[in-house]
Amino acid sequence: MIEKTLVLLKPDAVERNLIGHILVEYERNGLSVLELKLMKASSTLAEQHYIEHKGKPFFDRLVAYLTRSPLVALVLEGENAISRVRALNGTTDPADSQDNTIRALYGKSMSENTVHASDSTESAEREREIWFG
Ligand SMILES: Nc1ncnc2c1ncn2[C@@H]1O[C@H](COP(=O)(O)OP(=O)(O)OP(=O)(O)O)[C@@H](O)[C@H]1O
Repeated sequence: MIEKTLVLLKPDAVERNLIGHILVEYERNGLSVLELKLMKASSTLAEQHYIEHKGKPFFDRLVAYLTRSPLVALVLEGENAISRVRALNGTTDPADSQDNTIRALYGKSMSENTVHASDSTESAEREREIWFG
């Protein structure tokens, strides 16, 4: 099934000049960029994005991280894009992530793990609305 998924190259990716290095991983796996923008996220936007984590001990740190400098928001499209992009990204904690996943290659820590991708069709729709309206 052809799907669309919402991806963020988080601030640590942009700060370390990793935009191209990460995009090439998606593109060479047959995923196409449908929309893309560099922007600084507001706290409102970051809180909306991570609303499921509101109230957790790491929530404020998460919002501060996502808003501290520009990030890249994009929509990727391809066959089974949602699960394939999650697999390319790797596990939440880069230390546990399989070799050659984006988080294993570039992730700094559990709190600064460089990329985000939607985890379901519902999340993809919700997140596309948040970032691209
Ligand atoms: N126990 C934790 N301690 C610190 N940060 C955490 C913890 N759990 C999650 N996070 C942070 O919150 C983000 C969202 O957590 P989630 O469980 O949705 O993981 P994910 O789906 O792999 O990540 P993302 O939503 O960013 O793609 C993670 O990317 C991580 O940076």
